[in-house]
Amino acid sequence: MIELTTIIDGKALAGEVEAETLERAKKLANKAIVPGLATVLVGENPASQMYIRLKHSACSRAGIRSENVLLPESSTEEEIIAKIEELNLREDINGILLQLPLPGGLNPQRAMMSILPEKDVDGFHPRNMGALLLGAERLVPCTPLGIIYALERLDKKLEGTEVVIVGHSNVVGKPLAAMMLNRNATVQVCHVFTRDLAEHTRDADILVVAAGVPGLIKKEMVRPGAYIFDVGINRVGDKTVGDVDYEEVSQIAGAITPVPGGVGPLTVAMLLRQTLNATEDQTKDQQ
Ligand SMILES: Nc1nc(=O)c2c([nH]1)NC[C@@H]1CN(c3ccc(C(=O)N[C@@H](CCC(=O)O)C(=O)O)cc3)C=[N+]21
Repeated sequence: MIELTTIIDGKALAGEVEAETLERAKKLANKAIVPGLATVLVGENPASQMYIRLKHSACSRAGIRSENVLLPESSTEEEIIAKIEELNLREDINGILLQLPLPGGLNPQRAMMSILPEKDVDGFHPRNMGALLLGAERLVPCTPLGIIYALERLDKKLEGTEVVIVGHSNVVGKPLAAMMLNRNATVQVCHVFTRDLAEHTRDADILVVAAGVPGLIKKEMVRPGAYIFDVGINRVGDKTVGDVDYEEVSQIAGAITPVPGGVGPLTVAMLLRQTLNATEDQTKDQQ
């Protein structure tokens, strides 16, 4: 029997989420409410500039008014926080996103904590992270949410499955591990200090790779039929590749996300969704 590999089309799924978000925004428009997202970009990192552009064009397709606040590279933590506090007070701003990474040496922790938890559409505030860990998910990080969303759309059950996550970052690995535990998966989290990576990855029914190492995951490291989510975005020459050797691994995977066109667009789509969630919550009394 020939088992076919499902290519998880993140772009197509994102298109559907955009349409859904636009519908929700139209409903709010009847009450004269327009969802508003503010992004804060510090400095001139070209990759960050590109991601910010992607987010704003998605907003414009999905009925969300968005603006970018550009702060100079030389900004202090206090200056960033002062700007965020201004945005916290504005009624026309329902979501605030501080683009990471911050330039040289600036610690994002305090700035992220200054975002009102109900406007924290990235889900990075300790209050939202704490709620997530306690199994009471509110606003959650967008990349993990995009992965959960895709699995739901594929009708992949999570309860009792073996999930292996490669990478233990605050933005992907750690929150995704908590979200998978909340859905009763068995979770292993691997990282640079893991002794034998392949020994773990071969267990995975669902393998999520967010390591930033091109071609890290080879065919021999993957269980046939596994669902593979490649979070990596690496520039190799003039090409963008993930952390998974796509050529090899797509031959045996049950499903796999391409790079580009996989997890990236899903991440942006979840930002739209969460901005709508935040807006609806904040305007409950007006509805
Ligand atoms: N506060 C904060 N929130 C974030 O959500 C956040 C962040 N900071 N910092 C950087 C990462 C990265 N990120 C991506 C979003 C979309 C694509 C995306 O749509 N990429 C396209 C194009 C890829 C390409 O060609 O470079 C794709 O994968 O198809 C990628 C990466 C959000 N991030």
